[in-house]
Amino acid sequence: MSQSDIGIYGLGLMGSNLALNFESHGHNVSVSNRTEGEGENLIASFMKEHGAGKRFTPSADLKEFVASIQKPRTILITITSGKPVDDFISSVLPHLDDWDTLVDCGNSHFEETRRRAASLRFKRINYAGVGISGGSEGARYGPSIMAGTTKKCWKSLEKILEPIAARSFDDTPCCLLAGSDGAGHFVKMVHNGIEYADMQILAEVYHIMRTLFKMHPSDISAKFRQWNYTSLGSYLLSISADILQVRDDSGVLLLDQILDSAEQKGTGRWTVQAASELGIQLPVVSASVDSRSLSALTGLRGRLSGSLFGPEPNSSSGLLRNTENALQHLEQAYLASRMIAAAEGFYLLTEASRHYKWTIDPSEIARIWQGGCIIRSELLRTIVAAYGQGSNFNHLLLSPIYSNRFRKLQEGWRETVTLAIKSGIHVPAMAASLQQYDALRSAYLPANLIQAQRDYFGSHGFRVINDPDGTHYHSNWNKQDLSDNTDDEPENSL
Ligand SMILES: NC(=O)C1=CN([C@@H]2O[C@H](COP(=O)(O)OP(=O)(O)OC[C@H]3O[C@@H](n4cnc5c(N)ncnc54)[C@H](OP(=O)(O)O)[C@@H]3O)[C@@H](O)[C@H]2O)C=CC1
Ligand SMILES: O=C(CO)[C@H](O)[C@H](O)COP(=O)(O)O
Repeated sequence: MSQSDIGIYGLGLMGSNLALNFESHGHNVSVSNRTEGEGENLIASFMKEHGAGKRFTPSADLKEFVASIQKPRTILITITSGKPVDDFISSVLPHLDDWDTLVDCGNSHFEETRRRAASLRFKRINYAGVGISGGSEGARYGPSIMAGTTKKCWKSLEKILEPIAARSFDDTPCCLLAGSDGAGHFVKMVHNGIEYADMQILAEVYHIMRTLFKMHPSDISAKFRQWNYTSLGSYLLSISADILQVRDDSGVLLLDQILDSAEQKGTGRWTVQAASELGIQLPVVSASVDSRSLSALTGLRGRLSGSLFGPEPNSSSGLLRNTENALQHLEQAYLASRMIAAAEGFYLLTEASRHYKWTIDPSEIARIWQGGCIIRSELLRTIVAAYGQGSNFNHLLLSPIYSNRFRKLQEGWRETVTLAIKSGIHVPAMAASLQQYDALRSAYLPANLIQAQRDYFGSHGFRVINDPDGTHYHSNWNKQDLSDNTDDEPENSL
């Protein structure tokens, strides 16, 4: 067989499906995987399952693998992020030639990608950090692709990545260059942050339906399917409708047998950390990351569940007067909360692009997230429309197309959060989104008291309303005679 035009190292879930995707687009693909360790030999099993009559060249030996790819080489790395990627780069480097290209398609931290790109440039190797979203199905039939590399490297990479990508609503490829070095992995990380939020909000919707509205799982599934034909539609909603119908061999709902403890690989937490480094808060994503951590406290929750006082979710408590009405409110709360989560993610992208001198165009990000990826949804159509009106804003809430939708969503959103809180149901993402909305529409927040406290105990100074960008003032707070004000003890102390 002639030399391959692409190499894929790592034949796990993503690598094997990407290999099949490339092959079905006419590429000769060299495939490899580590063979040491006790695990199954992925090369052998991949070839056994998919190799017959296909243009794959398998190699267990790294030198042989590299030699089987035509120069200048393009090698996709589809392995576990972190140290494995550094180890692979060190071991493949001696076999590469000048300006071969390594493409890290895993969920690497964007700072690691920046470091690798910088160090490989000195070794005359092109490096691209490419976020791939869509799970196994996306990898096989069309993922959403977010790249970070040089414009020159992108010219050749684009030709091979664009054809295998998903298509957005306007039938353009869901594939773009987000900027240099770590930009692609940053965008993928924020995608995952929004993914965490979308999943948490939907879990809260399900929780309210199940525990308070006492809806049967198949009715919840039917409701989700109905919503999926509306502006609420999304991939995550559709798979959740499926999940609510899957039964095991004995006929029991599989979902009811799954431990209520969510795991996480780190991209959600990284999103919050990266935002925090830039002084940006992501309340809905943070609440969603925290919720996963909190869900893992199964032992503590189990012990406290019978002893801490509070309301029990109860449809006959009097709080829930009309379930049909409450369902309509929930629908509004679901959309409003997701809109705030998306807005905070896009705001982070805009600010990070400025900070890191990338070229992230939020409207383009919204476009390529319309297909292939886990957060693909009807909402992205609204976001594309909002940016289409002129991107002269850094926060989606500054777009009338976006912000006007909250008028109609208000009542249901507030009613739902209030109902959940009064009923003792944990809705951190919905509550955080509403709180964020209220904070952003508040010209005044009580941070003046915080500034006064900081100055009182630490002489940190404060700025004044009449000169907001000016001098810091300091007051000798405890030098005043306050005795008149402190005489009275409150009548009822808690
Ligand atoms: N699963 C998903 O939905 C998505 C995953 N990703 C990212 O893609 C990457 C691959 O994920 P996925 O395919 O799901 O993972 P899998 O667990 O299915 O596969 C992991 C791959 O990494 C290899 N690997 C692990 N450790 C090492 C090491 N120390 N040295 C060399 N190879 C190693 C494995 O080889 P071996 O079998 O020999 O251990 C295997 O080929 C990850 O970064 C992941 O975060 C991105 C988007 C979606
Ligand atoms: O990148 C992905 C989807 O876009 C991966 O599936 C990722 O593993 C999901 O994150 P986590 O494991 O933390 O839930």
